[in-house]
Amino acid sequence: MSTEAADAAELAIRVRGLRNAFGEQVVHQDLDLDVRRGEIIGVVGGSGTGKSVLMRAVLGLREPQGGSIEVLGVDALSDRARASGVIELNTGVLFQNGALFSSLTVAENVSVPLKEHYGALPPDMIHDLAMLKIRMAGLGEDAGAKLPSQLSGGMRKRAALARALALDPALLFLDEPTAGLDPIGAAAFDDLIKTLQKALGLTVFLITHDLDTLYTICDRVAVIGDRRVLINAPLAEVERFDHPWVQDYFHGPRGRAAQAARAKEA
Ligand SMILES: Nc1ncnc2c1ncn2[C@@H]1O[C@H](COP(=O)(O)OP(=O)(O)OP(=O)(O)O)[C@@H](O)[C@H]1O
Repeated sequence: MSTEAADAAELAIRVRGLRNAFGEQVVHQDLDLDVRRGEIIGVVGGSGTGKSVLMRAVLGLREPQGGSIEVLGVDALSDRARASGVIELNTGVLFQNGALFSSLTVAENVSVPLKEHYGALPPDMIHDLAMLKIRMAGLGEDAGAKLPSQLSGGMRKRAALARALALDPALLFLDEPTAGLDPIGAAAFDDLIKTLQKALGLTVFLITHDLDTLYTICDRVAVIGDRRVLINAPLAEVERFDHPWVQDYFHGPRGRAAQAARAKEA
């Protein structure tokens, strides 16, 4: 297994010995994970293996039953980290369902975290910042005044991404960002993530079932299974990993199709 420990300073996220359980059901046991600064890590695993639970624990949205989590060098489980909101200030999250406020316009949605953390700024400056993020997410100016219900699924994802980028985070968490998009929309969204990662130096924690996303934009892939991280390595190494789920996933019909598409592009 190649989760060779990078220097602690190079790590954006460092998880050790994580345990998450719901009553009798143990979701994670002795789970270790390193995410390097500036990389896009794809987090994959069968349904119910605990990808979202892991993301929520790293974000401080749920209390694990054991282990340690460091985010950007800060002990994420400490009272100090919680009280200072340092992790919240440095992370942006795109949840699986987008989770926009339906009664607010896109610009108002993107302004919510700005108002919460930089409430002293004049309203027109907050609006300008929100519009900048909306453009960065690849939406036109006119999207700002629209309600989420007036947007297509792909545009809603972009609006949610604009909100995730509102505070200029160093770390971006994406939970199945291309789910529900058609292949062309999904590829365009992948391109956008890659472009933003390069331009802004973001570290991206990306939960996905989308093999095309893994092949096109991820630097490393972490596979969750048997309650832990089975392997965390570049894709070529993960593909060769001797585990039934990994072999089925990467060498089944969909995996072969994604590999063939990649080979054609290269
Ligand atoms: N709040 C909760 N209460 C009880 N059980 C939970 C809760 N949240 C998650 N679980 C359980 O934890 C397990 C992991 O859930 P999680 O949503 O993290 O899976 P996942 O890997 O993200 O799955 P998928 O790929 O289907 O989205 C599941 O069995 C789920 O039922």
